[in-house]
Parts: sequence; C-alpha cells; structure tokens
Amino acid sequence: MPSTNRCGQRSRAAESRPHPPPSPIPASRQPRTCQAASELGAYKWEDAGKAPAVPRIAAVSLEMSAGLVHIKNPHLEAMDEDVLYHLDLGTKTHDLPAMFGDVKFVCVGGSPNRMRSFAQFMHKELGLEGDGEDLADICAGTDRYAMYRVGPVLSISHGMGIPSVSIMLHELIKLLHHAKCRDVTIIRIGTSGGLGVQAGSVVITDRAVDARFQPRFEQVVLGDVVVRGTDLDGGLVEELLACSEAIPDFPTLVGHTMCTYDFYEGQGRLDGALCSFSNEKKLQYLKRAHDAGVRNIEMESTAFAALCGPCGLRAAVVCVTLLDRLEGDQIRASHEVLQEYQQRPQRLVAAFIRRRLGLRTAAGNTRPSSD
Ligand SMILES: O=P(O)(O)O[C@H]1O[C@H](CO)[C@@H](O)[C@H]1O
Ligand SMILES: O=c1cc[nH]c(=O)[nH]1
Repeated sequence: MPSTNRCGQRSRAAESRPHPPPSPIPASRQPRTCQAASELGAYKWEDAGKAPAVPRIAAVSLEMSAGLVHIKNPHLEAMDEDVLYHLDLGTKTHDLPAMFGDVKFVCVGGSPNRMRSFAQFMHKELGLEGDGEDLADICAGTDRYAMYRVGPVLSISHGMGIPSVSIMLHELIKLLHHAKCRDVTIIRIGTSGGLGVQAGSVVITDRAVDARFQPRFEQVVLGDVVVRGTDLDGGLVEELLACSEAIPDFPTLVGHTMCTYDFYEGQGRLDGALCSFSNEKKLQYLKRAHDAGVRNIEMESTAFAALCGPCGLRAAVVCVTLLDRLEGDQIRASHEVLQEYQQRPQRLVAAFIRRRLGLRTAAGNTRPSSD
C-alpha cells in the first residue's frame, strides 16, 4: 500500500504513533467500563427481568455472522410496538422491511440540505431514472431530521453534536434492525476544523478520540459514567483511501479525529461568548492534540463510533477541514468555497459506493449540486 496518496498527504505519523497512555484517574473516580468486547458478558439479565430462550451472546453472534444489525437491548423484545419518534416512523405504522430492507449504505451528516443534496448526487451517480429533484423526505412528519432513500443508499441528517447524533442513531439502528437489513456500511460525511493540514483537505478517521485524546466515549447513565470504545472499521479506512486516488483535485489523508462537546471553548477557540484561557494555552493544547495524531476536530465521531460498531454496522468518518486551527478560529472562506469543500467527502463516498456496487465510470469526478 502506498505511504502517500497522489497529493502526498497521507498521514502515516498519525497511524504509526502508539496510543498515548491514558491519563491517570483516581480509583474513586474510575468510570464503569462498558467496552465492546466485555459488554455482553457483563450484562446482567436478571436486571432486565427477562431471560431469553437462546443465550443472548449466542443469538447476537449469530445475528452478527449473518450480517444483521443487532440491538443490545433485551427490553425491546418485550415491546409489541416500537415508535421511532424523532424519525416519524414505527413498527406498527410502517412496513419497515419493505421500505428499508435492502439498504446497504447509510450516509449521515449534520445538515438537512447537505443530506438532500447528497441523495440527489447519488441519484445521478447511480444512474437512476429521473433527475432526482423530487426526492421525498421520509421524515417529513417531523422537523428534527431529514431522510432520503436512493436505491441502496439512505441519506440522513443528524444535527450538531453528540446528543443530536446519538438520538438519531438509536432510532436509525433500531430501524435497520426492524427492517432486517444486512451488511450495512455507515459513513458520516461532515465538516471539521483541521490541525496542521491545508483547509479543504479530507480526513478519513482512523481513530475517534475525545478531548483528552483518548479513544473513548463517556456518558452518564443512571448517575454512573459509562465508557465505550470508539473503534472504527480499519478495512473501510483503506477502501476509502484507495478511492481517493481517483480524485486528485483535493488532498485526502488518514488521521485521528478529536470529538468535542462544544464548538467554542471545547475546541480551544478564543472567539466564543466566554473564554477562560489565553492564546498561548490554546496553542499548547492544539499542538498536544496534533502530537497525539489528531488531524481534525468535530463534534460527533466518538458517539457515532461507540454506537455503530457494537451493533454490527461497519462505520467510517470522512470530514473535510474548513480551516487550519493552528492558524485561527474563525471560518472566513466564502460561501462558494465552503459549499465546494462540503462536496468533497460526498464525492469520495460516492466513489466508494460506486466501487462497491461495481459501477466503473468516472467515479468521484462529478459534483453534487451546491445546496
Ligand atoms: O458538518 P457537520 O456534519 O454538521 O459537523 C460539524 O459541523 C458542526 C459545527 O459547525 C458540528 O456538528 C461538527 O461536527
Ligand atoms: O472548526 C470546526 C469546523 C467545523 N466543525 C467543527 O466542529 N469545528
């Protein structure tokens, strides 16, 4: 495998650097760990008040080996209806297997317009009939998220930040499970702030890390901190990087992505309504992040990885960088430039989907509309 892509931008440094050791946490503050491998074994069935007929671990591994999406919640089995409230869908009101059973690719991103424009772009890239202009929003009954279906591709918006993406993913993963989808690949196509990379570069995430540069996602559950791993699919990273070779007009690299709970202070910005640190401290922090292998910063990747992987979805994160955070905080590029930047992850992911489907011509070299 080449050590750089055509633009010479592959970040080997980010891949080869060992994990920095976890920062010491006093025993009294040690969070309850719920890493993917140990999670099932640690689950207490008596807590759920219902033992399954088939040992759950065996049932789940059967589902996984069949490529099915599985949910790790025994309570769902006892429900006669599942209302996916924020998607305006449900198991009694909709025939989910008929609507979604053959979905193979799910693409998610913050903005409803971006995800509509991506769906229209995929309509063209897949050579489907019509111009794709009249695609219906499947979630039109709610204004929380927007969802479009184009052939085997589902395109869904998730809003900004971990709480918003997490709600959408809980319902989306249940939807894919109820629909009996198999072998689903899910990709976040987003925007981000770069670290030491040229604005407009596309970063394929090899590791999603938190604001302490650790590959973990922490959530308070019933008053305890639960920690989940943030593994992404290494094979997908390589496949996506290989697809970038056919799109030479922007740099694509592999690196760690830092996920924060905030756009301003949480990403070390000096330009929020509040700021509690100096420019010097900010730069020290961002340089430490860069030294730890971080090449971009956004606000969903750890939750995305922590939810998708354990449920049997092959997951990847592909984000364009809108600026280099070592050079500033404000995003000053023009509307036109930002629109074109946003299209870059879409073009790469379209090329990937086309390659997976065996469609050969001009992959990635047409452009989405500028919505
Ligand atoms: O471009 P999207 O997908 O919205 O993602 C990035 O942009 C938002 C901040 O502007 C955050 O949600 C961040 O993760
Ligand atoms: O700096 C940036 C740009 C886009 N999205 C982020 O989360 N941060």
